[in-house]
Amino acid sequence: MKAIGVKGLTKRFAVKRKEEGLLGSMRALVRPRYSEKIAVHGIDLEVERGETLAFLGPNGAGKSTTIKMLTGILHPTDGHAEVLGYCPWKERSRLAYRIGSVFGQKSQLWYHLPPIDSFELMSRIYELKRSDYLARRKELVRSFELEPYLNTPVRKLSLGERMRCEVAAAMLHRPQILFLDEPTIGLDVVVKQKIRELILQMNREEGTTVFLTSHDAGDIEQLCRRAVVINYGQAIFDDTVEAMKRELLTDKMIRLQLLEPGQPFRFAGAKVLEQTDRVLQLSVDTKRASMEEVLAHLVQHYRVSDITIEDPPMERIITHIYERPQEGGAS
Ligand SMILES: Nc1ncnc2c1ncn2[C@@H]1O[C@H](COP(=O)(O)OP(=O)(O)OP(=O)(O)O)[C@@H](O)[C@H]1O
Repeated sequence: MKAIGVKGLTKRFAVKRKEEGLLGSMRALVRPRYSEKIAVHGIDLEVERGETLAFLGPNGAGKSTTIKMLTGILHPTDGHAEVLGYCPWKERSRLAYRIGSVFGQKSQLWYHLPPIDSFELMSRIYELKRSDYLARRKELVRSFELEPYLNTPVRKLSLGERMRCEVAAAMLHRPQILFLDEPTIGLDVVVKQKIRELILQMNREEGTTVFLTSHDAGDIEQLCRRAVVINYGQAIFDDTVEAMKRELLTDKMIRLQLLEPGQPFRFAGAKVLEQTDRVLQLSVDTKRASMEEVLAHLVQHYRVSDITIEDPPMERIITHIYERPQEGGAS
């Protein structure tokens, strides 16, 4: 069943043109001139219920603008979207009962209130049955380990503590879709990991659809099965995260721990990244050299105590997608 359907979704902003000099500034005050900025350029997208989607793109690609349209915060200039059967910008309040959102850069909790008061207010806003709310709150407080912070005003919490409360708050009303815009930005690895686990658990146990934007490779790899990459407001890649890695990740890294110094390494299709008496690190272009042959060559010519094979980091793959020549698509 479809969770999100988007057709030709477009957002153009009118941006005031800055005119030079004092006279220009005064003229702009009286008669401002505008130019057009295309933030989202006719996106088509379908997301099934229960999917975990990474919505990726470089800075300014139009990710947040798309999320804002899908959650009803912004009206599009053109195009159509349906989220759980609702038109987000026309039926925003009805949709709000069924979706949750987390904006890593912006708190949704009341800044001067402790999280427990925000939860309480939200339970009223979402008209939750008292017993359901209390049971859900108990479950989230336990999973996110929120007990020590529940009664501290949000302004006094650390970023990691606050973000755990933010995600818990977004889950309070058991939303069918979670929109996550950079949910782990600025967090340490332990908190990141915790948040990812809980989001995944919710996807697994409650079938929650996850729509994520993130620049964090770990978020993408651990949370999402599908990746859509947009650039200049248009989708330029749509496949599984696995396929994205397989297709674009044609080089592998091999790191050898050596028992004794070896000869200088040479093999067509493999590049030395580091070679010392005890370490040999290589990057293998698997389109030019088979891993089997490279490994056979290594064990034949070197005395190896340990070997690790790794994929390059996700950032490299995404950068690679942005840098691929595109057909059209410019703002
Ligand atoms: N209110 C606005 N008025 C004018 N231009 C805007 C407005 N909001 C966004 N834009 C522009 O639209 C483009 C897309 O912005 P958006 O915030 O959607 O990008 P993003 O992909 O989320 O980027 P980032 O990864 O940096 O968060 C940018 O060029 C931005 O400057």
